[in-house]
Amino acid sequence: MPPPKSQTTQTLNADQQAALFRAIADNSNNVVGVKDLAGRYLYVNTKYSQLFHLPQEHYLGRTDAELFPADTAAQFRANDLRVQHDNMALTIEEIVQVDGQTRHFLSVKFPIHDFLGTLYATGLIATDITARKAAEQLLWASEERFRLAFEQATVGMAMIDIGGNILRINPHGSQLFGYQHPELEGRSIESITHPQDRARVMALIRKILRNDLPHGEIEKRYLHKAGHFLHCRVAISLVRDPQGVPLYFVAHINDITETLRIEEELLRLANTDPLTGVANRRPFLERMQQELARVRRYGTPACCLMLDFDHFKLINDRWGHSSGDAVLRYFSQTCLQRLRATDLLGRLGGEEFAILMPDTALAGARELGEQLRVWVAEHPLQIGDQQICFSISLGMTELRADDKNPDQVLARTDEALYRAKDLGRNRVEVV
Ligand SMILES: Nc1nc2c(ncn2[C@@H]2O[C@H](COP(=O)(O)OP(=O)(O)OP(=O)(O)O)[C@@H](O)[C@H]2O)c(=O)[nH]1
Repeated sequence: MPPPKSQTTQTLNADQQAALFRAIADNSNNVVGVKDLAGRYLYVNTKYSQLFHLPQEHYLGRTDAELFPADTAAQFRANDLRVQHDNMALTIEEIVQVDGQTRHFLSVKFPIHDFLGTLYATGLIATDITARKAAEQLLWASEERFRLAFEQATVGMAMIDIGGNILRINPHGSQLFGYQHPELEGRSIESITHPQDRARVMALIRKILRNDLPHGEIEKRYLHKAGHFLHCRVAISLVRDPQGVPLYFVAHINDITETLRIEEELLRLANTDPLTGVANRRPFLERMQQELARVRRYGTPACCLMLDFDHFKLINDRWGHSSGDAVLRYFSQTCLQRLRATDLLGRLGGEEFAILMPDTALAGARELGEQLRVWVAEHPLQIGDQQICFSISLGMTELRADDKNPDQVLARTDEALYRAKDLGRNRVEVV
């Protein structure tokens, strides 16, 4: 025996069914309406009547052309006729002016048939999607702004997933690393990072992921496709979803290789005597300061030697200033060849030089001074067929733990040097 039919469907009469339909339609948030084939309204729900501030009865028997501006009515009618013609439901976006504002509706229009299957009306269920469209528009605009900024940026930009793979890279970034765009997408960022920088980068990434830092900046080296490394300054930010779940990183990459090279060059120039290429006074005193600290801390010996050309004025007067310059350069090159890598030759000014000798006791320093003095005296500078003979006087001292600063050491070497000059020049004296 078949199960009994539900009580409700069994007993609903036509009036009850009509009331049921109205109850559902009037409580819907959607706009609902029914029109006959000529386009006259047979029914509108509460939402429909409220939308245009007209009572439900006002619509009945009227067409869209009688109710709405011509272009709105024409749009509605055309869509209704399509439904009638195709005899099937149509989902379409319709644009309507409501209270002077443009509203977007997602309309489902469908054919309605009588018991014999004859089409006699079209129905409408429309959802107001204006707010959603506006949100989509805003999102599109912001995505478009980001896309343009990303694509056209004159710094390298990359979106990197949480696993460290490049999701997207901009054309400038590809070019920076020597790749065709977008060849690098899908590659891991680790594969183009200098091995010695990986741990530092990971430490920063972990801090950002733990929320210890909102974003971070780091200097690191990237591997260029051609095999060399680029020094870059990278700003890294983490994009999270509204719940705070990390989505991906955005990295701004600035190539600072050239900047670092220029900085290094400027530093080198600032520390170098332009005539001879040896250290000038400033780095010499800085090194002496460091050596004094070592002497105080470890008690290792170190010596300072100061030397001055004898009667250099006569060399200039006799051979000319440029020959004097040549003597200073000749001496510097010779001296550099004879010193250990740890020794430092500096030009303190004029024709006065100094040598700092770490890990050297006075006896060793004296020996080196003597060798230099003898070598200089025995090796005149040859310019064409002219021989420029010259000699040097040297004063030296040991760095002492109680020396307060390099000036104190220099004062003693100066004293020794003047003694060497006083005692006849071309000799080494110790204080
Ligand atoms: N060619 C050249 N000469 C320099 C340079 N710097 C200093 N001098 C010269 O070195 C000479 C130093 O002269 P003085 O200080 O009188 O000493 P000196 O003639 O070497 O005599 P003593 O030091 O007493 O042996 C001066 O004539 C300076 O012009 C330089 O860069 N190039």
